[in-house]
Amino acid sequence: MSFSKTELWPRFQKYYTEFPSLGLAIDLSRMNFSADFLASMKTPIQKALIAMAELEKGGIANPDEKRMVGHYWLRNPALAPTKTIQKEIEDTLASIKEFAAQVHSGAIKGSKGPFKNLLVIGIGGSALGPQFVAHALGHPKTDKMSIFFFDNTDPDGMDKVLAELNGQLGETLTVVISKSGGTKETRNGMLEAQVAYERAGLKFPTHAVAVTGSLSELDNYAKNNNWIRRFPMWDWVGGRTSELSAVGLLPAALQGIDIDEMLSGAKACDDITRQTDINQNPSAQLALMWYYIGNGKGTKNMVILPYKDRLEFFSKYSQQLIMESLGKEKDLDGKVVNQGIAVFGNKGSTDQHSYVQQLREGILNFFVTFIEVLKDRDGKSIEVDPNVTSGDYLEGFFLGTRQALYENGRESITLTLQSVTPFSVGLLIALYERAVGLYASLVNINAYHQPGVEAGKKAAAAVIDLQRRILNYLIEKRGHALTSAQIASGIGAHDDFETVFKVCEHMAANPDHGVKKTPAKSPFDATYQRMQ
Ligand SMILES: O=P(O)(O)OC[C@H]1O[C@](O)(CO)[C@@H](O)[C@@H]1O
Repeated sequence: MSFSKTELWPRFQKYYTEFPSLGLAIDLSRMNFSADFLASMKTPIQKALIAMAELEKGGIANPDEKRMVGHYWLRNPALAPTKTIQKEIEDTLASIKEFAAQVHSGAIKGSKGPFKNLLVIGIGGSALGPQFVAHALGHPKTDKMSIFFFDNTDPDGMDKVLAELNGQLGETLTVVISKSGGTKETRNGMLEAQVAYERAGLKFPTHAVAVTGSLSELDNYAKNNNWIRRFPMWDWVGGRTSELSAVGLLPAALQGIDIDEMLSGAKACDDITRQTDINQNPSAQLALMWYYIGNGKGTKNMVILPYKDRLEFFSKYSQQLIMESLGKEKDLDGKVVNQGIAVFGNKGSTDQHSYVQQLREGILNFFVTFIEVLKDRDGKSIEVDPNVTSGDYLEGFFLGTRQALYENGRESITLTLQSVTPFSVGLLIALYERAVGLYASLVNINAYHQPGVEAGKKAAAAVIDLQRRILNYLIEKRGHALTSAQIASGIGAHDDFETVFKVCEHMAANPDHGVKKTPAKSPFDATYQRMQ
């Protein structure tokens, strides 16, 4: 059931709410929930808000890991449950600002001069927030440092970044970020960067900084190798909610972004989204809409469409925040529920020329969150048609797409921001963090752990171990051409013929392990050997 054009105006007036102190508005009118839906959710959402209040007071909101969940304290340290935590947050913020000022003034510099570049190495929550913020708020003219990322263990990806930094590593500060300090992708990126500095005749430690948990592998490495500085990451901050800890604030401050404004935006949003009147609480409204559209089971995907290039990374950032938090096999009572909401999106109007065709006419397995930004640019625009600017077109495409989708029964939420600033980016982060927490309560899951990612990590470690055994076997049998099946049998990997085949193919495609492949008619008769 969709509402007609005449019905929509009163509906819009009813479900459009402005939050002037945030520069934010939310419009739920294009979500076709019935009048009783909100009333029927009154008790569960109030329960969720109470659970959130407990969490903010320092309750163990992550029962599996027996951890507090404290990202809300980062922008309001006075809320922290102990004076020690409050002081740690305040001291870290002060040391980030002091460090950034010293880097900018040249008091701390590289071996070839003041640091002008920043290479951030991290993955997941230790990269996505910094990437989102750097993209949203950076500007080549005003940035104090140019920012680059290693966010994977892809050698070619790293080579590309290093090629951009060629000849400039002596003026490049590397910030390695890992909460656990043991994430292999990040460790590999750090080792690759270290070698790149050494090959350039530079000492890595005098160009390196770590953000990590105390006594982690990375912490110890940085300490033992006399890196310039180490900034803390606490166990009560989750990776995907760490943007407003040193993880996000250090790169942002170094880039020259106003981190106080980011924190103010998040705090202002927290103040509003703590309200129990859900008509005045945009995070609660988001959580309720997610619940409505997916029947509390995540049956519809969330397509995030910001009409602003600077917010392009928001869908990637919120993808981790939402999917890693909500994608859970079991609920808090141990019942199998397979919860989650799939998130994707890039930006409008670009996506209009990509997948919006399917959104309008194809499978109806999604809802859209439009993000509209009222301010087009700094200063005036040219006219691209008489009395029409490029920004007018962007607004026109947003409104037109929303209408075209709605006419075809495709529902959407619209968030309106006045402009993209450190304040509004901070509030957007806080808005979604709380919406995720509230939704998790509505569907009774733990949003703050990620047991599922361990399985892939363990399996990857087993593959690396298998590769070692294959290589040792090929060395032992040097000069003999063996099929992958013969190798698998030879090392006793009887239940893993396919992985042996894949590992042999990969080794033979690269010069590193001296494995030579001789192709055959069937891929499985190909042979592999070490000549020496
Ligand atoms: O900061 P770390 O410990 O390197 O972890 C990076 C990412 O890896 C994950 O643990 C998932 O594997 C994320 O939750 C986290 O953001």
